[in-house]
Amino acid sequence: MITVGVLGANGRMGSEACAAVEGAEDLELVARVDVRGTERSGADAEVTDDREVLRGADVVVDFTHPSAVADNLRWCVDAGLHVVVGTSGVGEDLLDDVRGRLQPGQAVLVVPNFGIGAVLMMRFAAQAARFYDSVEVVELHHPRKADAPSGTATRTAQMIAAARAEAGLGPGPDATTHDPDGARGATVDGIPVHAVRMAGLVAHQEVLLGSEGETLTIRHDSLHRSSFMPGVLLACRKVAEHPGLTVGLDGLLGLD
Ligand SMILES: NC(=O)C1=CN([C@@H]2O[C@H](COP(=O)(O)OP(=O)(O)OC[C@H]3O[C@@H](n4cnc5c(N)ncnc54)[C@H](OP(=O)(O)O)[C@@H]3O)[C@@H](O)[C@H]2O)C=CC1
Ligand SMILES: O=C(O)C1=N[C@H](C(=O)O)C[C@H](O)C1
Repeated sequence: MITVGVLGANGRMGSEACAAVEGAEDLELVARVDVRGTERSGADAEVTDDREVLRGADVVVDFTHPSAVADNLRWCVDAGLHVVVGTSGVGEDLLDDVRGRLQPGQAVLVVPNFGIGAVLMMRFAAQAARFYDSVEVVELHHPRKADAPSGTATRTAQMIAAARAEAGLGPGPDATTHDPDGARGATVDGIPVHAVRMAGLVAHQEVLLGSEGETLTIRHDSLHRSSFMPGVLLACRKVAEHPGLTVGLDGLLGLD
């Protein structure tokens, strides 16, 4: 039995993750932590705002907020816990800091997207990137999302940029010289990234690739947060077998 604690347990993802862990025969949910404790969850007296309860877990899963994840992650690592980070906004500086704090045998897994299709979409995009002149990423999410661009879009752009650099390719052609309102979007590692926030959406992404006379569109849609749960459970089960810092679910899926 692997014991699991969830940070952000009252949230959209945290509550779904708690239910998924509770439904798994080989996992035991031993701690639910949320910044407001029981205030938001009402009758659910198991939720606390005290991270100390996490010390009883083998693995802690974080689904909180980009502004909270660094402090939570450092706390968990310093407590010697294995950590699965689902929260977006984990940058290179934090990854470097975490690497330096890890004890031998301790594992931290940072997963930009737990959806199997999303993992494949990122890999397909990186594979295709060297064959096209132009590549742009469009991410589309529910309007309650706190950050833009999404962690998935950032990771995708990084993977595309690395693949293009390896192939000796630079940015795509673009004659824009006047864009006072930023309509061309953000750039991540030189790759244009556009963010849409729209009621009715959950989590979606398109990678658009183009060359003279043809385009290729790679699209993934998470239509419900249940789509992330097989990946979350896999991460809880396998994280301890991957000591050190790992980014992405690829290795756990046998894709590396
Ligand atoms: N990797 C993946 O596959 C996925 C990642 N995500 C990411 O997960 C994160 C959470 O998303 P979502 O569930 O939609 O967000 P929600 O806002 O629904 O949930 C976050 C929860 O965390 C709580 N919280 C905030 N700060 C802390 C803290 N310091 N300690 C404990 N709890 C805290 C919030 O409380 P309060 O609201 O009171 O502030 C809220 O209850 C985002 O970064 C999102 O991008 C989402 C989907 C999939
Ligand atoms: O906030 C969300 O909803 C999601 N966040 C993650 C991200 O930032 O990429 C994963 C998925 O896109 C859903």
